[in-house]
Amino acid sequence: MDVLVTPTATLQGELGALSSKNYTTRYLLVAALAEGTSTIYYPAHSEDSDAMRRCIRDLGAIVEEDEEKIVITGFGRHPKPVDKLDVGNAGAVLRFLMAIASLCPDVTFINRYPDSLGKRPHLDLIHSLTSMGVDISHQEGKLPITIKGGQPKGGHIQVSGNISSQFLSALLFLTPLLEEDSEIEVLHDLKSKVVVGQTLEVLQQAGIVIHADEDYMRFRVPGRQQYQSKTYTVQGDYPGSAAVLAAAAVTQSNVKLHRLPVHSKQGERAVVDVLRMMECPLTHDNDIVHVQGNGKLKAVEFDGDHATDAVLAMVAAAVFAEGTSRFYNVENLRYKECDRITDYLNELRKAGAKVEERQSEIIVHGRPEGVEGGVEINAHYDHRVIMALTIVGLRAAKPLVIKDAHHVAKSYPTYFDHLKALGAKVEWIEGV
Ligand SMILES: O=C(O)C1=C[C@@H](OP(=O)(O)O)[C@@H](O)[C@H](O)C1
Ligand SMILES: C=C(OP(=O)(O)O)C(=O)O
Repeated sequence: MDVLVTPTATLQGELGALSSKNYTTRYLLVAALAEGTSTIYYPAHSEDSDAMRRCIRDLGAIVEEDEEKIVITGFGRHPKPVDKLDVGNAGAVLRFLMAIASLCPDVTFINRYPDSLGKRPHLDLIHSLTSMGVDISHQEGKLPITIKGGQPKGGHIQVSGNISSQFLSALLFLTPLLEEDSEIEVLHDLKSKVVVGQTLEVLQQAGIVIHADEDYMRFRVPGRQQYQSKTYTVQGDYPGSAAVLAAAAVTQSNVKLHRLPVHSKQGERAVVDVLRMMECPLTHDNDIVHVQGNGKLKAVEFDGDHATDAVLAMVAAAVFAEGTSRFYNVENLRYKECDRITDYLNELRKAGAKVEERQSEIIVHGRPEGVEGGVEINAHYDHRVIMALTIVGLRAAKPLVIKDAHHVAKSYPTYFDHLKALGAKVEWIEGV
């Protein structure tokens, strides 16, 4: 399905933010790793969170749900032997479960998105798990991946952190269950470091003890721990909300988004500070972000690694800012659902934006007068590209068609409903 985005001058209204994808995947996992029954209130409903739910069920968790909660009885350290797991297009779900699958005899992760997740690299995690005695076959570090586990060994474990933090998070979920104590050493750099804070927060809530160095480059993990069953409440999702807030920033708007805690560990919370630096009129109190946009923005320089999943939305806002913006330290955007530097900037250019790429930087020469639009956008299977190009379409001279916009459902199935509720002219149309 495609979406037609027609230029829209004004956005107005109040919405509850969608629930956090990253907390939902983590709570589902720790609930499955506990032996008792846990409850998760307000879980996200998206393709990625559905993927985690489907896989933990396949691995033996009992999952029951109603409108507001999911109740899970976990399998503890004994997942059910299963031949195949289908993680859809979800990177975090794949990496976390690759680690947990090393407790299973023989599992294959299938390759349902050869042009998206199928192109993403997992070799760093494969190396770590192999060093722990797990037998893994793979296609040069890519899907399909078969894991023959059993009894992975703890001890000294090294993992590279310069492609994705998800490899480290995966090991942090697995190692507390091992017989031996572990010491995890992060090699090179650690990208998306803030997300590891969310992993540690959830592990602590699940009763797991981990001793982390302040810079997250070394961890001591006692073995033989048990995940406790608990009740969790999922907070609002900053990465998805960043797109709605950026849409409000580039239009004349009066938009309130609820359920966004001021003191969240989500790095993408920084979107509020970045929009403020761009001189967008907004307030953030009592978990509500209130944007009263006038469409006027100033250029900004920002270390995008602090807010990885909000960079594309911030770049879309910068397309209309006065001056040249620079989002640096973002090389790992190249290893996401698509190459979020080259592929994304190509689509922005088609729409009329003036952008330049460096290996680890996005440079935007703002066009406060607006862009031409009137073109078809390739979504590259990427929900964040779809959300960001929609923002650009709102301020284009002519409508944009976003091809295969249904991939927005990876994290935010109700994105277009939410924008429509605020008055945006966005319509689903049949693809040709
Ligand atoms: O741990 C997680 O849940 C995630 C970590 C980040 O990935 P990287 O560490 O690969 O940047 C983020 O972009 C992704 O959406 C979710
Ligand atoms: C990159 C993302 O997710 P994942 O790595 O889990 O596929 C994302 O949500 O933008």
